Amino acid sequence: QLNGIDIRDKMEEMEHILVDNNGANSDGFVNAVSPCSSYVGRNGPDSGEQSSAQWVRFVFHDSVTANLAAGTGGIDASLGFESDRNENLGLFVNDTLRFMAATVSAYLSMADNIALGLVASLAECGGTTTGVPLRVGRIDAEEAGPAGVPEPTTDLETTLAQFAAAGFNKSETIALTACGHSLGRMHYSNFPDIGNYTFLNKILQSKSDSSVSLVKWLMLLQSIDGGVGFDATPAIFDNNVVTEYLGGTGQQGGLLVTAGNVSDRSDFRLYVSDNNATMQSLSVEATFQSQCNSLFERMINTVPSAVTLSDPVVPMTWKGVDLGLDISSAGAVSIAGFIRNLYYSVAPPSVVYYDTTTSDNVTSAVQVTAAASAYGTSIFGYTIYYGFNSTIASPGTNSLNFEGISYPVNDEIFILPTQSTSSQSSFVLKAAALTSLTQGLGSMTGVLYVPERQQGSASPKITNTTVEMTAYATAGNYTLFVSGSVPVSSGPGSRGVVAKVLLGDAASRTVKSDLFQQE
Ligand code: HEM
Repeated sequence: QLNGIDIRDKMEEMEHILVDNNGANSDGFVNAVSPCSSYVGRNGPDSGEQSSAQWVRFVFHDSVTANLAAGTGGIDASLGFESDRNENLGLFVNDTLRFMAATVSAYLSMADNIALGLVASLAECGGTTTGVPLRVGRIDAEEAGPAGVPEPTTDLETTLAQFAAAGFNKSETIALTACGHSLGRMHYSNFPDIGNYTFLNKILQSKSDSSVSLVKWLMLLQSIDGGVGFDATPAIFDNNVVTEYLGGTGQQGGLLVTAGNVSDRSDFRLYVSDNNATMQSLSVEATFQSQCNSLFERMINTVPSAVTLSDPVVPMTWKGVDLGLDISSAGAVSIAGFIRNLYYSVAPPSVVYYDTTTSDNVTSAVQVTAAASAYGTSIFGYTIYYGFNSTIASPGTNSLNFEGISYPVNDEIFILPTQSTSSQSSFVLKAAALTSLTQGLGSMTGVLYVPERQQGSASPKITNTTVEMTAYATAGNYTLFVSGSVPVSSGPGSRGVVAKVLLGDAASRTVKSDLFQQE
């Protein structure tokens, strides 16, 4: 019960980050890779970095060390503990984790954020928005996993064996590598010896003024700032990497095909290992897209055997957001929040009608929301938010209904979000429970799921903090409880905290501390 988070809440959080891209209620996650060439890391704009490519590469490095037979590894963000390994050279690990730390919560692990990052990248880079089903439920590792990510100098046999252990045969390995190398670059700073840089560097060091500017110009020509694309379109997810390789045009498949040192030609060794049959098949753009989608889907769903993933998260036309209960001093319980409509061609209504139902199947009078008050845009269309707030029959109300969907309501025990407070460093929780539930029980337990910094990884770790809450008043049929001030330690702080309360066998629904009064 302590760790219990509703799978539906997790799915709706994933949906929110996938859909609410700009404007109202946006975390800016998908927007970070719009346009596809964007970079949101710390290294400045001229470093040849591209967040979408970093995110896709992260998926590969986190998942390829999985061992399907043993049921270990996969997308579990263990890469966070492995960033100083040579095989994980580059800024991509910590850039990715630092950006995604903001959306890690008890609802959404870092590993789920990583999977979401791949889907967001495809959507913003000219690939699919719906072709890679996105599931939720991944669990973050708490330590490093085994090494084994193939490198440019890794021999073919070792590379294929590593991919095979993670569930991919030879043809799939070739395809996956071409899919990944459709985006992004080889970075001079990571691999100064691959490519034609060494020669140019020597001239640079010769310090002749006229040659310096010429050479810098040459370096610029072949590398966008700090890197060289695998194909002519590193910020478009397309099969140019395949056609340029097969046709000997553009980047000819990239530096891992053309490297001066034969031992660095890992992509070439792979691509020719079935006489180019797989690469030929990917030369049809539609085949490339559909093959990549299904292989990427398998890659993000490679998880330790203890993990159960949800059904696919799909954009929701209608959705309840930030639902919370409150209570008056006389004991009248009310429900408030927003109803979100996601629309594309069907214009949204001016208001939305809703009702609530009790466990005895008594439906309330029809209620109406306020006029829309907030708007956003999405890769799936437009979002519009309608606020609502109404008193419910209590105790006994168990669902909120609108537009054919229902949300569970628990009016027997609930957090009072607007009476609870949150600051950078501490929380005060308030909650209500039916007085009949409190019989024989002294205090209520508050649980805060707090993302905190952890040793060894830039990814936060969710820590459960429990706190005793004491009764301080009654209100109608209910008893009200309050915690002392609960300190939360350094790190992401008050962002992403999720709370619930427990009383005997009863547990409230969870709420985000974003809804608390901010101090
Ligand atoms: C044998 C297999 C592979 C090898 C040896 C390999 C090696 C490399 C190397 C050396 C880089 C340059 C990194 C840098 O300089 O920052 C790179 C970049 C990249 N790789 Fe791979 N890779 C392989 C397979 C894959 C696969 C399967 C994927 C994805 C499914 C992938 C996705 C990427 C992406 C997106 C980049 C660009 C990163 C950026 O621009 O920051 N790679 N790879």
